[in-house]
Amino acid sequence: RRDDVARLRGPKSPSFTFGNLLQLQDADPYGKHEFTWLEEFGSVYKIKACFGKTRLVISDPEAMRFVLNSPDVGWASTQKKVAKILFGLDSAFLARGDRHSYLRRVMNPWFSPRSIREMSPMMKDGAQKARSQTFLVNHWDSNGFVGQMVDVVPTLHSAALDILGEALLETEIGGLEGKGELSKIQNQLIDIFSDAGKVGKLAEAFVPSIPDLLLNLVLMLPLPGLDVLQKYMRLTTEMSESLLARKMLAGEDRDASFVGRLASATDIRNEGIPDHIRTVLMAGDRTTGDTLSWTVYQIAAMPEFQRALRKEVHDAHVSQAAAELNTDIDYDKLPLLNALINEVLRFYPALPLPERITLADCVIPLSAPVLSNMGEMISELRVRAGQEVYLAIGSYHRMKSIWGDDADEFRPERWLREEDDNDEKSRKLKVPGVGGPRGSLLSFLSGPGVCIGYRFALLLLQVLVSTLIRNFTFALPDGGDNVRPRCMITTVPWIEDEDGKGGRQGVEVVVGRVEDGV
Ligand code: HEM
Repeated sequence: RRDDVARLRGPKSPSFTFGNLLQLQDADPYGKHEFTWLEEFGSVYKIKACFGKTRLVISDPEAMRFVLNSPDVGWASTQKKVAKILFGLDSAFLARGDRHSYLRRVMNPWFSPRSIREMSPMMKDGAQKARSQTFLVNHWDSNGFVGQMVDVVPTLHSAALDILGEALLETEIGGLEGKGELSKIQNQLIDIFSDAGKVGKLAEAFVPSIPDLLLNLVLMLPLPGLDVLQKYMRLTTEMSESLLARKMLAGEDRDASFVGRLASATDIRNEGIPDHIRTVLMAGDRTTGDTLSWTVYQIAAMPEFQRALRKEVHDAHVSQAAAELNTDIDYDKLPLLNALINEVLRFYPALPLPERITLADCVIPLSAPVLSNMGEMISELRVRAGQEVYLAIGSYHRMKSIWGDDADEFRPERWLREEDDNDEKSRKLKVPGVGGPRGSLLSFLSGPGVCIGYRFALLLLQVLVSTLIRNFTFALPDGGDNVRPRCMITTVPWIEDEDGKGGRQGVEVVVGRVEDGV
């Protein structure tokens, strides 16, 4: 059996210990090396991982489609072990085949278009309702954000998790107020995993060879960091149990709620329900919070677009009020808002480098041949079982053959049809890509493991961005743009310290008040 991986080209490895991993994952800004490799080697190439192992990096649309849909490709072993630790054995992330389809069937109705639409008032409450300081706009007002330069990331992260938690657990989470235990612990846990740096890369090389039994014993030790994990497991389990007990007592229509649906499914045990709560809470937290932060950053960076977007949202509310409709506006009908969100999803994909492994020998099709290291053209890729693969979503979103010569520019206008009809304004892309749930974008991936929460995330982004832009103005601080993307599992906005030695996640903007609606 021939293996074409050895014939592929790829960058030189700067270190035996880390291979190219630090260049790929820890580059500042994200993509510094990856996007150059895309230009140099094409949409399929190889890199070195820790201790000389070879990994594939693919952004070719056909190859992506194959990897995302083939039963011969699964989650890499380190990811699986981490998912087992964080979420639990029955998580949708770990399930395959029939079990995975079953879990999706149980959860899908809660994520259906109708069910998500009905969450719009709850999300609006989270953004605006004037009943207490828990809500984003009031929180910004009462904390004196107007007229100040503020790092908006912590409050945007909290608001996203508060809304997600309230939807899932029907309980006020209180993260924005700084009170919520769940929010505090989940944040600590995500920070530990996403900031693992070199230690994380080395752990990744060793974790697969640690037997599960030994790993479970280690996890029970009272070591620093592990106490956060243990607390998180305890807290989410207790929340699930008390919610179940509340539902039993109230005898409510179980199918209407997330936990109720899980509880009435014949093949899900009550003890397994926390696995699903943790999966959705973690999967939807920073992905949505970071996308929201990038959206506010880009609004601040584009003053003219900001004015046009504010007018679009304002006009939609005025028309809605004039029609005396007692419903929220139809956010899907706002072309500028959706163009902006699409472009943020393209330019800053929340999970830019998902990993996979081939479970059997396979032949990966390519939409365009790539040049081998011997100067021949390779038009399909024979790959052995056990080959680790990165799905380079960030690179795929920068391919000029798909997005045009301006792929490296942030330009929401690319999503708007040139002729401005009122029905459907999202532009058809020149070359159809892999075909995820949002045009040719792969931010939510596609195939059987496509993000189940994408409608929830999109509505949350639409509601929060519209509410913020109706109430506040945003500008980048004098001295300009100090924010850069970094890959810390998700694509985070990063502000470098002045001495260039450190930094932190954040988006600093000057917040103003919208006085006259536009
Ligand atoms: C902008 C926000 C979001 C982005 C970009 C995003 C992206 C993704 C991606 C790329 C995956 C696949 C990961 C992989 O298989 O390697 C995924 C899976 C998943 N997402 Fe999201 N997500 C977002 C928000 C949400 C929200 C709000 C929820 C829940 C309400 C959610 C729930 C899930 C779940 C449960 C899965 C696992 C699906 C499965 O394996 O069957 N996500 N998401």
